[in-house]
Amino acid sequence: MASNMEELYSSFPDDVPTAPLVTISLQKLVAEDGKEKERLFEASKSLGFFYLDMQECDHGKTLLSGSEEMFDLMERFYELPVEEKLKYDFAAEGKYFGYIGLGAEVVDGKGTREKNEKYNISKDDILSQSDPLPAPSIITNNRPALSNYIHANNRVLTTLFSSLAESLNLPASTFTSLHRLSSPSGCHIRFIRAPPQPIDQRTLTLGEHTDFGSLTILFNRIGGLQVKLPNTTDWVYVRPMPGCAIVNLGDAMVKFTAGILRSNLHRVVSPPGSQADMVRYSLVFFQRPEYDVKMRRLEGGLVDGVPKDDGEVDGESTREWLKRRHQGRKGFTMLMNLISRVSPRTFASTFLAVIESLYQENKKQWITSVIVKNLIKLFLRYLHLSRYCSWPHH
Ligand SMILES: O=C(O)CCC(=O)C(=O)O
Ligand SMILES: [Fe+2]
Repeated sequence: MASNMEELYSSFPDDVPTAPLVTISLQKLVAEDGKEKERLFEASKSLGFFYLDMQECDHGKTLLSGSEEMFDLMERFYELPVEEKLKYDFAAEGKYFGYIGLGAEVVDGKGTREKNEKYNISKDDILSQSDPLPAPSIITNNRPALSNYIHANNRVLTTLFSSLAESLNLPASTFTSLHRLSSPSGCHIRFIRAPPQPIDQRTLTLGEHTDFGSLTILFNRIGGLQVKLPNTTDWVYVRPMPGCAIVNLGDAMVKFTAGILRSNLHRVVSPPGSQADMVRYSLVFFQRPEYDVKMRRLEGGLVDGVPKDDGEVDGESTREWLKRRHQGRKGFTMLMNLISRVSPRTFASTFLAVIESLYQENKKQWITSVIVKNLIKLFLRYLHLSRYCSWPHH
């Protein structure tokens, strides 16, 4: 490891509370070590976050060196002028992939802006399984490296999925068969860059959320990521560890296992201690189920032992689920944009004026039925969602 990278890791302060993530050895999982598989299962049920030690394992070493290559690429991408990067912002066309500028999304109910830039690179695009989105030459020239990185993640994910399936007494291929590289899906690489903030604004960078997908493989070099410890109100830092990825489970795994596995709340704040003066880069690979996979509990194994409850719906496809989740987030941001532009008084009086004019147009019955219908819908959705996961999601 380059010495400046070692310095980065060791600049994480010793006096901040950190999360007790266990370290799982990829090498031991590959060697079918039963005890290690059990540790992975336990970590996936209890916190839903763990370190994955990549050393001493060929697939791990390939992913590690790939992540270093991606960090270099990410830094070069972010050096592009903002006007250039904005050419690849396709949010207005309703696209999820591409560039998202500083402050484009909100982090909380007060309308505070995100303090990072993001760039989402689709797996299907890089593997030439969908129409390519326009991208800067720094990205198009590096499509082979991006493709290698996707494959490297996939190999490691296969090991994790097989081990988890076996621990659930399901056939080893249960999860891998829902995540085939060759099938269309929302899997993507994300580059994140957060510049240092002035002292009085060192708060949230990325709002609290659980991930939508199945498994997330994250590489951090400096701190900032925090997890909320289960059954507490405590947010604690995840200390980046050299040679390790940070892995977390997303909501899809909770759905598939009827709540046996856990997707935990997390967020990003300014890096701790002296790291607060540094630019923070973060590299993420989001593994999501194939678009046609139904978001519902699997049949068999330990999942069958979880009592079914009446609120459980048959399951929408992953494509619909992702659309709903992304729209929910976009709607939240739009509402916050609107509210933050006008005073609460103006907002309330405009809202009342609209209702009043509709009443005057004899739309009384219509309004009442819409309000009642939506309240029932919201309530049912709340009952259903709150069992599995928290909100908002990413
Ligand atoms: O930057 C990080 O460490 C975490 C990012 C994250 O949670 C996300 O993009 O969903
Ligand atoms: Fe996340």
